[in-house]
Amino acid sequence: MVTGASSGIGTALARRLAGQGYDLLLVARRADRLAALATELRETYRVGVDVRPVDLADRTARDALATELAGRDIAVLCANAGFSSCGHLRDHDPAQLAREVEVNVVAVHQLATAVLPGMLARDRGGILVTGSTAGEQPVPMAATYGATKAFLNSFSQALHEELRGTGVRCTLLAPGPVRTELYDVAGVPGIRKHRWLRWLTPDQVAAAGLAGLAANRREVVPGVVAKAQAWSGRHLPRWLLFPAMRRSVLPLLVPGGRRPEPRDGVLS
Ligand SMILES: NC(=O)C1=CN([C@@H]2O[C@H](COP(=O)(O)OP(=O)(O)OC[C@H]3O[C@@H](n4cnc5c(N)ncnc54)[C@H](OP(=O)(O)O)[C@@H]3O)[C@@H](O)[C@H]2O)C=CC1
Ligand SMILES: N[C@@H](C=O)C(=O)O
Repeated sequence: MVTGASSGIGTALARRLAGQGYDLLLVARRADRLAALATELRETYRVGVDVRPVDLADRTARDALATELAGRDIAVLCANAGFSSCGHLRDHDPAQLAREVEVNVVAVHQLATAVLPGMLARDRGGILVTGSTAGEQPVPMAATYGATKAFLNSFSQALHEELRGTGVRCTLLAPGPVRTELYDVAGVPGIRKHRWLRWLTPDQVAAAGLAGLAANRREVVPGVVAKAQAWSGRHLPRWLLFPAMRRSVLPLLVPGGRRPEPRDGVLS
């Protein structure tokens, strides 16, 4: 099962799992994209593919999906769907920020806890959680996103440790910059032209994540930039880290390509 399968890393995860012969259950909101991917995977890999067009921010729809999952033999859950708000917290619709928490945190938690009892009863299964290097530190201009990813990074590594000695595994996939639609949704598409961020492709990240899960690794941080982000996020004192971010990445997180205002305390 792959959430966020209609785009980016989720599509790449689905293609790789289908290539390994898994039947798939694909989840996202955009039914047309899920249907097209399902057709492609059935024809290319001869696997069974079901789609569930579900808004993971919708509690009722999510409950129904979790109930279905609890009753099925799920071999691998890729809890991958997510999105980011970028820009000042004060400029965002609080309802949309709440949806970000629902999708990035509550849905992952609910789906993981739904599949876990069955996996443990069968003593086999894998959960791959797409967190982020953004979860290794507070992220000004993406405050809600960074906090949601901090939850996932913590939760998945703790679960990995709890599952030691069982046939069930959990791996954190914590990417850095990946060339996907995430930045369009966040309103900062221009960030992708900055080549110094050494953008990985969704397939590189999916391959690393699935290899890490197969090897029962606690975490996978693919690529040199992600490793640098994770290291600095964990180890640099905030008085050193935040000024460095002000000079590098924070101006790229201003939606609409606006230049930061001169009196913007976070950016100048
Ligand atoms: N791109 C990057 O640099 C990084 C990405 N990540 C994480 O990777 C994961 C995948 O993102 P990525 O592939 O980059 O971005 P994309 O925007 O390409 O894909 C996001 C996926 O999440 C799905 N999604 C978003 N909101 C909902 C919702 N309410 N209900 C159901 N599905 C939803 C989207 O489907 P739909 O719109 O059809 O619902 C889409 O399939 C995310 O968790 C992201 O935080 C982590 C680190 C870096
Ligand atoms: N890791 C972040 C980018 O580098 C993200 O989650 O978008």
